[in-house]
Amino acid sequence: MRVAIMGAAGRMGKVLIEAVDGTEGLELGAAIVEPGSSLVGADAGEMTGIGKTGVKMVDSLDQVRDDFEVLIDFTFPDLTLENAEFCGKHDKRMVIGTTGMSDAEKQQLAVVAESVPVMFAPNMSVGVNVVLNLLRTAAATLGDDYDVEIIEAHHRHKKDAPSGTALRMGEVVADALGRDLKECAVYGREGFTGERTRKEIGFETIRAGDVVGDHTVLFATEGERIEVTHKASSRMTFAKGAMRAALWLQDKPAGLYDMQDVLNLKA
Ligand SMILES: NC(=O)C1=CN([C@@H]2O[C@H](COP(=O)(O)OP(=O)(O)OC[C@H]3O[C@@H](n4cnc5c(N)ncnc54)[C@H](OP(=O)(O)O)[C@@H]3O)[C@@H](O)[C@H]2O)C=CC1
Ligand SMILES: O=C(O)C1=N[C@H](C(=O)O)C[C@H](O)C1
Repeated sequence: MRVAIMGAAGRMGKVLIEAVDGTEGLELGAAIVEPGSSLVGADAGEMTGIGKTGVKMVDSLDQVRDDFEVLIDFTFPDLTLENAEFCGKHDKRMVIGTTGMSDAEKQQLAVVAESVPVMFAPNMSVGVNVVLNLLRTAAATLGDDYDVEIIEAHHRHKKDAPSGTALRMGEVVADALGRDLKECAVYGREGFTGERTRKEIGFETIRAGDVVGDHTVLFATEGERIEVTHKASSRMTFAKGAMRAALWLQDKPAGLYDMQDVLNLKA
């Protein structure tokens, strides 16, 4: 199956090109960079250091319309939605890793997924997806006696906060506790905040240096605390998940899927 990589020169884009190269059953069909980029016309493989692939980078999806079956998009919300419209119209599958989407934007994606298969997940590592299941069990068992705080750290270039993964962790925990995250989330604290309310779920964000992605969910009560931590040390872990998702989507009907579907982790 031929893959197109959107945002090919980005942090994830480069690693995704490398991952396609090492995945049986997938081949690089196209690589798209920002309009006007000096990389247009250059070989995608040479840019990433894996050697010549014969795929020249372009700056518009329309130019490579016939060169791929699945688009992998790890960019930013506006662009991902624009690309999703394109994929819906031209019958292309999509693997989406972009985070920071609003509810309205996610709704737009769901509409596109009525006509083509779309896999959309804030974190494609196997580890994080296993952790989501551990969190569901932990929260359901510990119940309301334990305060929940979610702490995440990422590199200095990250634009959205809290991370998509932290928000998904919050949703899973809130759901297991019978709460609505929209009503109980508290984002950062400053000044005279008063005591913590029992049912709030707190989010703390760290942005520094080259941290690939750390997430900790803290469950604390009087007398003990539990910390569930995942640390990504290489972007290849996310890229490998994206490859798995692209292959998995191959024979799926139209619909909106997530990484838990791909990994068969849904209860
Ligand atoms: N789901 C998951 O497992 C993971 C998700 N992510 C998410 O992926 C997204 C991207 O992260 P990251 O790779 O670090 O970000 P980057 O900013 O490094 O990558 C985005 C790339 O898109 C390029 N770009 C901008 N406009 C266009 C355009 N019109 N057409 C094509 N390309 C364009 C940018 O170019 P320029 O820099 O020149 O503007 C940049 O190279 C984020 O939302 C992040 O949270 C990240 C890791 C894992
Ligand atoms: O921007 C990143 O880098 C990452 N973003 C994702 C998120 O927002 O959860 C996943 C990963 O932690 C890396």
